[in-house]
Amino acid sequence: MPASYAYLGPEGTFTEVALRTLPEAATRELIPMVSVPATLDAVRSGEVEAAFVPIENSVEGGITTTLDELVAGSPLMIYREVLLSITFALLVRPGTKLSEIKTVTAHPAAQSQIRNWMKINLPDVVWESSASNADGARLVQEGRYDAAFAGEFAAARYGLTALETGIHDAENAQTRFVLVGRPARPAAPTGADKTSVVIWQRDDHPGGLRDLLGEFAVRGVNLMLLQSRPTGQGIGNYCFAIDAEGHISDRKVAEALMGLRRICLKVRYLGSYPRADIGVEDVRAPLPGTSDEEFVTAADWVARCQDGRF
Ligand SMILES: O=C(O)C(=O)Cc1ccccc1
Repeated sequence: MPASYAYLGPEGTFTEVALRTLPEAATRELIPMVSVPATLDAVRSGEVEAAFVPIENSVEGGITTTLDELVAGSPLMIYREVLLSITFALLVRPGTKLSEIKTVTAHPAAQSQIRNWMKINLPDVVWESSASNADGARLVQEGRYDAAFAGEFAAARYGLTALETGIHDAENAQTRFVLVGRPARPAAPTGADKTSVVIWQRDDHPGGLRDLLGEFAVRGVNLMLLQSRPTGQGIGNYCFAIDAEGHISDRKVAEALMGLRRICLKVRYLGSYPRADIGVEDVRAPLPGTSDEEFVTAADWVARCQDGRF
């Protein structure tokens, strides 16, 4: 197995900064890729051991390219997540003044985090999307755009200067990144874990979504993300990406997934992995009747009833 991780590049992305916070990244070769699909393709083809990509933003929501890539194609699995607080710098070629900026670029997910700042400070400037924030900085270096919103750390890498730093519309904006690999046994539960799935409904009926959510609700499983994505098979045809609190080895999570498997057309398991937002000490206590012990006791009782030993 090649000891390398692919990540959304080029060098100087927030993705690279987030990846370098993982201790295991220090022992891997880190390979920048040009796009999220290219990053995930590298792990699908076996070229790299795992891929690191942005998946969710606290201001913009899901990073749709990443979700769509995980939903389709050969199955992949999330091994780890990282949260990174994000503020942007406005990077220009040395000497450029704010009043000279006519065009600006960044990753689409950056736009919702700097929109108000742009309205006030760069009202007539043309915005164009780039493959990543560092790629925007690279394009400014090449002279294709006048300015890029990117991490301040990208300035040195691309010979640019920061006209402004700390740009953010929302306080505490965070981006969530995931380390994705090929299907494997999930890491052992830590006590503060998350489970990700994608589900496709069997048919369209009143209360269909409530039925799906009910599988979690009745077992006391809290949800952390619900994102609908079009299946591409007609207007109104959606699948749902769901993050639930807990690990697939927790009885209540396993039973919720079994419930979904019974009532859905398809369920794609995307992994169980440690939460980056809180530690074990902050995990809420299970609702009455939903602890592992209570599930086991109830299952034993049914077995005894079936056996005539009640
Ligand atoms: O990692 C980057 O630099 C990216 O381009 C992805 C991204 C986009 C917006 C906020 C954080 C990360």
